[in-house]
Amino acid sequence: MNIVVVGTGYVGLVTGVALAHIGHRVVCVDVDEEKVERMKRGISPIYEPGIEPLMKKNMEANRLFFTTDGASAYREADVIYIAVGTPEKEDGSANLTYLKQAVKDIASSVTKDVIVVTKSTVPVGTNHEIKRMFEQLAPHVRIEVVSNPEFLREGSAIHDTFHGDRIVIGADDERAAAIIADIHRPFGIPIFQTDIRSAEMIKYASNAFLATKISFINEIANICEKVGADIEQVAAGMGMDERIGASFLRAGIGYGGSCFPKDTKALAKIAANIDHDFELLKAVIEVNNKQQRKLIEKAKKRFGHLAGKKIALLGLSFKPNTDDMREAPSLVVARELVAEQAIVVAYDPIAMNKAKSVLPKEVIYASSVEEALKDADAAMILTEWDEFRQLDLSVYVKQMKTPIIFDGRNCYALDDIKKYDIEYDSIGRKPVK
Ligand SMILES: NC(=O)C1=CN([C@@H]2O[C@H](COP(=O)(O)OP(=O)(O)OC[C@H]3O[C@@H](n4cnc5c(N)ncnc54)[C@H](O)[C@@H]3O)[C@@H](O)[C@H]2O)C=CC1
Ligand SMILES: O=C(O)[C@H]1O[C@H](OP(=O)(O)OP(=O)(O)OC[C@H]2O[C@@H](n3ccc(=O)[nH]c3=O)[C@H](O)[C@@H]2O)[C@H](O)[C@@H](O)[C@@H]1O
Repeated sequence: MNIVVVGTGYVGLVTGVALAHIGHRVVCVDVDEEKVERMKRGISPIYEPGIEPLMKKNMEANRLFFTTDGASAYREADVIYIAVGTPEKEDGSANLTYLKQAVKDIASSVTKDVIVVTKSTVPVGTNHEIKRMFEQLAPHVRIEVVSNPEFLREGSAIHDTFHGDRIVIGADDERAAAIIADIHRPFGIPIFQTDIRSAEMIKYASNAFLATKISFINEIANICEKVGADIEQVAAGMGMDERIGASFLRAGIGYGGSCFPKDTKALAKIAANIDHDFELLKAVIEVNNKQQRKLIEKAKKRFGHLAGKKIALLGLSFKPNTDDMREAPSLVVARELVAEQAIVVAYDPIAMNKAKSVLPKEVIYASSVEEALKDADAAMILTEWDEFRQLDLSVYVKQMKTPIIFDGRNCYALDDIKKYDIEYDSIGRKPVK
């Protein structure tokens, strides 16, 4: 079975590597020449724990290849996975330009029957549109279209791919569904087969539900602060109920990343297009927008104004173990701080290079936590990297002008903080003064 993966971002590269690892021959195609050159040398274009050794291993075993020559790859393919980006358009809907280009590229090259599997997150109805495009553009061959949405998380993408909860296969054609199920069977993950539209909806509904859990717990955290309850205790107590589940109840400064923000907006837009006002989801988005500004509010309340205050930003990526800056809360926080004329010194263990191209030019970068904290009036923790969680708390006292921490990710136990002369304000917990 010749498998081709189109697009080698987080999803495409991980999919290609994983499919090669379970024994398939996989060619990964990307239009980005520089990326492909690096991958050919075994260098991953994304920071993702565990990916490079797996990449190299499968390249050495002659199962994994990289190319910009899509046409040749598509000609030989039995199955083609599309994993190109579907970013947000200005109106919140999904931009299908890259996807449609990939469809045109495939249609103009294939010479034999092939199954095209859509991994990219696409609005309901898109796979049927892709099928119609193939019928028009490549009438000489039979192209079956299968929806196979992806549920991996950045930072644990390899683990998620090999230990996912389910593989969703949406297909109209039983034969195509069976082939795709066979390809994935070595993962040993439950396969859920359904129709195409339901598969497309499962992806958006899953992300929207997880985002809802986060906004819900953040609202509870905001109330906890006012009534003197502790969100960590509340979430632990709630999570023990299996119907609720313990995961995705971590209160913080809101969700970011390349998917929750765009997919929640896209689903609200899908609903609006059929005259359904998805009020709940709109509130989830609004709560998240407000939550991302939470530390700024706390700091303004504490200091009165932030002009001239030196603020250390710890953590810039939207979550730990990734260098992805897309929709990271740090973007909102840094912009606001700069607008308030604060002096912003930022540090992130991995995302600093990417951050430099997207954060305001006024931001100063430190090469260590210690350097960022040096003489700072306050620190804001935006990403719960282990480096911060495991930091000896005396470092704050030693380095800062005034050891005041606004922790947007509840990295420390209140009892540990109390052992030091630190002022600490986190999310949904009593401040320590
Ligand atoms: N990033 C994530 O954690 C997840 C993403 N998804 C979805 O998967 C899709 C891909 O997301 P990412 O991997 O983050 O995207 P990405 O933006 O990191 O990568 C997309 C890649 O596709 C390439 N590309 C674009 N047009 C092409 C073409 N015509 N031919 C060949 N290559 C082409 C680009 O050069 C780029 O390398 C999106 O729909 C996203 O919503 C789904 C689950 C998880
Ligand atoms: O469609 C996608 O792209 C992916 O989106 C998310 O994955 P990802 O964005 O990589 O990361 P998550 O671990 O879900 O975190 C997203 C954001 O939510 C925040 N979060 C997460 C969990 C939580 O309890 N609290 C919380 O604030 C994180 O800090 C982060 O900013 C989903 O978890 C994946 O299943 C999905 O495949």
